[in-house]
Amino acid sequence: MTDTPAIKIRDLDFAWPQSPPLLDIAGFDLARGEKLFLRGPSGSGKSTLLGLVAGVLEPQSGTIEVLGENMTGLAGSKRDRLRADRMGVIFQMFNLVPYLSVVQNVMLPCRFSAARRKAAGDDLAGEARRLLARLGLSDEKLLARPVTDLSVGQQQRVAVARALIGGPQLLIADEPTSALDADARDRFIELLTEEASGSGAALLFVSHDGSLASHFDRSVDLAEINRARATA
Ligand SMILES: Nc1ncnc2c1ncn2[C@@H]1O[C@H](COP(=O)(O)OP(=O)(O)OP(=O)(O)O)[C@@H](O)[C@H]1O
Repeated sequence: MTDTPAIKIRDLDFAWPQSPPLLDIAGFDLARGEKLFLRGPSGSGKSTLLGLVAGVLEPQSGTIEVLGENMTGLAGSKRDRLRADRMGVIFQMFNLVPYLSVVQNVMLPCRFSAARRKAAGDDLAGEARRLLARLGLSDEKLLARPVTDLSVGQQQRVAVARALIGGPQLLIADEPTSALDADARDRFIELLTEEASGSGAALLFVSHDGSLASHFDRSVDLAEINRARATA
C-alpha cells in the first residue's frame, strides 16, 4: 500500500457558505516522503485546503485520499481518527496547550491516538524527550517551564516534536514561520525537512513567502492547480 500517494485529490470543489467557489482542483498528488511547498497569497485558500486534507472540512464534491484512505467517504469521527492516528499537524499559532508542560504537550497526540501511542513505544515521556533533544531542547529547566514561557522559536520546536511523535507519515504545516526572522525561519525549515526525511514522512508546507521554496523537493503555486481562483 505504500505506493499510494500521501495525498491524492481529484475533482475537488469547495466554497464557504454564501461565498463564491474558493477551490476547484482537478488533480493534485503528494508522493510518499515528498516535501512540497504550496505557496499563494493571503486569502487564496491555503489554510482551507489544509483543513480539507486534515478532514476538518468537507468538500462539496470530489475526493481526497490521504495515505490510501478516502477521507471524503468517511464520517466526521472517522476523519478525526485518521488525522489523530496518521497526521502530524503544525498550526500557524502552534496551538500548544498553556497549562501543560513542554513534555506533556509533545505527548498530547498519543492521548488521542492508541496507534500513535503504540508507535511511540512504552516510555512515552522518554520518546518526547528524545524528539525534543533532537530538536535542540534538552535543558531540564527549560522542559519544566510552562510552554508559554518559551521563545517563539522554542515553541515551534515543541510543535514539531508534537507533530512527529508516533511517526505519522503525513506532516502538514500552515505557515508556521511568519513570526520569525529570516535566519530563524531557515533554521526551522531545515529542521522540519530533516526530521520529515528521517522518519520518511511526506510534508505539505503552506506559506505566502515564496522565498522558502528552495528548501523543498517541489514547489507549487496554488493558482496553478486551482481553477476557481484562476478565473476569478
Ligand atoms: N471559517 C470561514 N468561514 C467563511 N469564510 C472563510 C472561513 N475561513 C476562511 N474563509 C475565507 O476563505 C478565503 C481563504 O481563506 P484561507 O484562510 O484559506 O486563505 P489562506 O491562503 O490560508 O490565507 P492566509 O495566508 O492569510 O492564512 C478567504 O476569503 C477567507 O475569508
